[in-house]
Amino acid sequence: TVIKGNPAAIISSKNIAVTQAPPLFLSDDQVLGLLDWETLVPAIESVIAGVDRGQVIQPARLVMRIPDKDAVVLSMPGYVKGTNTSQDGSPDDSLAVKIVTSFTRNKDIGLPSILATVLLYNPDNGKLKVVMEGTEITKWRTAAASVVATKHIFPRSKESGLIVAIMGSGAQASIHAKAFDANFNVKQINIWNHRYPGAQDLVNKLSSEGLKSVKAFEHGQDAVKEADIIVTATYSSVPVVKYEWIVKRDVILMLLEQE
Ligand SMILES: NC(=O)C1=CN([C@@H]2O[C@H](COP(=O)(O)OP(=O)(O)OC[C@H]3O[C@@H](n4cnc5c(N)ncnc54)[C@H](OP(=O)(O)O)[C@@H]3O)[C@@H](O)[C@H]2O)C=CC1
Ligand SMILES: O=C([O-])C1=[NH+]CCC1
Repeated sequence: TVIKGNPAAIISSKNIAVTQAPPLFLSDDQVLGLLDWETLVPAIESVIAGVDRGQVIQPARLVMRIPDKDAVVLSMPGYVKGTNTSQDGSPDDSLAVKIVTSFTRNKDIGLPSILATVLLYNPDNGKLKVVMEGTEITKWRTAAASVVATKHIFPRSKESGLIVAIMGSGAQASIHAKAFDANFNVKQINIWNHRYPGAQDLVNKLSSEGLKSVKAFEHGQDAVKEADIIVTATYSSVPVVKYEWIVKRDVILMLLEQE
């Protein structure tokens, strides 16, 4: 792939010479290179506030199930009315469609269960500007939304020494551990998975990437009993946390949807 110029500038530009060119393609690695919590968390915060202010058009997503394959395809168009002015003087509106596929058996072939593509358009004329692999941005965006929710609705989120329990050891478990570690004052992260080796593998991976005090738990009850923040990130069709396991009564529970 040849990228001429800075991808971030091309994504936000409405310059006609740029937008008349064939769409830019960004791979997941290239998108990953543009992501950081310092930019993403305020961006998600601002879009959520934009929904409240009527600056976002976001219809209910279209859900297509493929039962034979335990698969789901989600189609999610969105438009955000800009609040700032971009470099070329026009408002920084955004128009995009994200398509997510969820193939729960993908683990057997070494692919993520959730894969995504983002199509980004010129918001003034509908011309396709960028085709992005969207798996990384979807992963990060989901965890950033959990960070924003925790920041705004959990009164103790500013305290130090928080304990986070994460149920699951897949893509979302991993990115939530990183997101909470980066955005809050976390003392310990407890990981539980229905297969204990999965929890141990994730702990080893996160520890090798520099996260401190990450522990694997064999029993869900032990993982959540001291937790301040509990994240469930599994494909389980039954609850993985029981109310009576939660000892502290002022905790925040982030439930990732089960597709
Ligand atoms: N990835 C993303 O960007 C997003 C994901 N989500 C949702 O988050 C959830 C997790 O997704 P993700 O982390 O990507 O998926 P992964 O496939 O990466 O991880 C799935 C996790 O669920 C566990 N699991 C699978 N089946 C069961 C079961 N029957 N009982 C208990 N645990 C089970 C897996 O354990 P093991 O591997 O050991 O079987 C693994 O820990 C899903 O509901 C998904 O729809 C929501 C938004 C975005
Ligand atoms: O909102 C989203 O991007 C997703 N929801 C479930 C899987 C991905």
